[in-house]
Amino acid sequence: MTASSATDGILERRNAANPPSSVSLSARRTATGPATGKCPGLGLASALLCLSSLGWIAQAAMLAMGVGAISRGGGVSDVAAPAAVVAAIGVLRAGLDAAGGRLAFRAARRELSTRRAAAAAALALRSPLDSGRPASGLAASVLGEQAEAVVPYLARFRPARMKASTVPLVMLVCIVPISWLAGLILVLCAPLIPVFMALIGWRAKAASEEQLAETGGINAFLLDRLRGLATIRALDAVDATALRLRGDADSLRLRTMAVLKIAFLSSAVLEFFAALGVAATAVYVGFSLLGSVEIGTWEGNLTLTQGLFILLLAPAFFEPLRELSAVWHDRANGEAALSALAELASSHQTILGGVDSQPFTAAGHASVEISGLVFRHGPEREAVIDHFDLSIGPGEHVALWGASGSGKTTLLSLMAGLARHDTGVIRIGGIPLRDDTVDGLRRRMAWIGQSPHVFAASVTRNIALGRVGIDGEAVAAALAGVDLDRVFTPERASAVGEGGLGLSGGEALRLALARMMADERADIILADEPTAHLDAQTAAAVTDALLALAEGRVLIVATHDPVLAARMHRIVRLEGQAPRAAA
Ligand SMILES: Nc1ncnc2c1ncn2[C@@H]1O[C@H](COP(=O)(O)OP(=O)(O)OP(=O)(O)O)[C@@H](O)[C@H]1O
Repeated sequence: MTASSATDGILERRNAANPPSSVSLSARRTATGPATGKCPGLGLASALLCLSSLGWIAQAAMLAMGVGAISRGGGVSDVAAPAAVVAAIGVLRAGLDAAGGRLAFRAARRELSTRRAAAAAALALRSPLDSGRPASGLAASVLGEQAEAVVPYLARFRPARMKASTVPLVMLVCIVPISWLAGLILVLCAPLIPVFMALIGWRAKAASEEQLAETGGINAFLLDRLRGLATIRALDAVDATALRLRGDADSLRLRTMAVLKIAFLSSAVLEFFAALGVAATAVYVGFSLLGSVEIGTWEGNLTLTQGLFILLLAPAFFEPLRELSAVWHDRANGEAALSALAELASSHQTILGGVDSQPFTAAGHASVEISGLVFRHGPEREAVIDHFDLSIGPGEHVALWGASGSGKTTLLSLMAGLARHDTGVIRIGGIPLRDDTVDGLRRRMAWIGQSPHVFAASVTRNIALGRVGIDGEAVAAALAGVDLDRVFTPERASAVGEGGLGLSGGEALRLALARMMADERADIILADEPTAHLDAQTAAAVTDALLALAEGRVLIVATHDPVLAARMHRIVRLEGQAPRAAA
């Protein structure tokens, strides 16, 4: 478990005025659903877009009837009605297209937001003790960047797939009663497109995966080298690094060109077969109208109206297939993004909480009582905490003492509800720590780890953490309380970098203490080795600040520091080894 993640977990949860329990639950429900599940609203959008494409059949029929009437010597009155219908259907189709596209986009964005919220909520519920937690960089990349691929997949690919599976069929149903041969030509040409597209698609998928891997590799390389810029300069490896970067960039360029080549090839294949199908239909219709071909119809030769109708429908027959091919690459990306989101959202080892329960505020004396506590990291693992009992009264300061690996951090995490114990009961202020009580109980807890996370923002924001009611005055008082007011003068107030850049280890720890101090509700302080890795003088300063802060509150410290342990009221041994200073 990392102290910083635990800190984030507790502090973020304490920020929430109303815990988003229902969001978390629905999130988890979506999480376990299939990666390519239903998307409400998309069916209607796809149906509207299909209807718009089918409108062309009616328009083609009207156009063919109009031209047929002219060829038979009809007047303006014979043409006016079909022309009006063509115009009306055109307007209707434009409306359907606009409405369908809009609905599809909205449905896709809504679905993406739901799945993102699901994944984020499930991530927030994952225990810091879960060693299978995804790396934060990966989670951020999936949630922020990769997830965007869901929108084109749902908004473009799904409607295109529905169109491709319905519109050509309906057109065939309209053409075959007029000419079975024209229908046959279209039927023979149409499958060639998906077959060749699939063949090319396999190669394209492999090429784009290689390209993605190369892009990922170059990103990681760049990030790594940027972090180690000083080392690179110190080792005089600037030229070698630049050469390697150039080599990687060249390789990426070649792979990108390979993907582009395949993309061009696939569109050429598609256009070729579509053109072939239309041309073959046109040749047949032409010869049939000339009377040179007398087969292919159910009765007699084709009339001009019939021939024109078939000719107008032929390109539209291939249109949905072309559209589908154009958005084919959205499918792989979209499905990969949905799977990645579903994986993030799938339930693993979780913290307590996230259930629909009445929010409550814990009151009364702060105390911690543990009885018969058992915890193991997995069903097959040995118990880390085995039938453990502990009772800590109001205002008591306790050191958890034990060899490395004896379970001190685990025990603190269990007290904060950051992992689910197997059996036993933990009572905070007499209230059992459960899913429905943990949110209220956590509000009275504060956590400090060995390396608290300090983010790139002003000191004020780093201390207030967005919590309601913590203003500049409270922050200033907290800074003075931990003796940091001399470090953060007004000129340095915004000088904190990511990961505490610009702060010493001791200053970062005192900043974490100031976070606690700023929130007076916290009357149970859980500290995980707060003086680890500090020199004696800094450790003493942190200890003094911690003890001053813990005055009148419950303080539980996991520590290897005999000086800190000696200043506690009591030492609880997780393994029988007394600290020298306390013995
Ligand atoms: N996420 C995890 N998955 C599996 N085992 C774990 C995990 N975290 C800790 N452990 C194991 O649980 C045991 C207790 O670990 P814990 O971190 O609580 O010990 P600790 O007493 O705090 O150690 P230290 O003093 O070194 O910080 C160790 O044997 C450790 O290997």
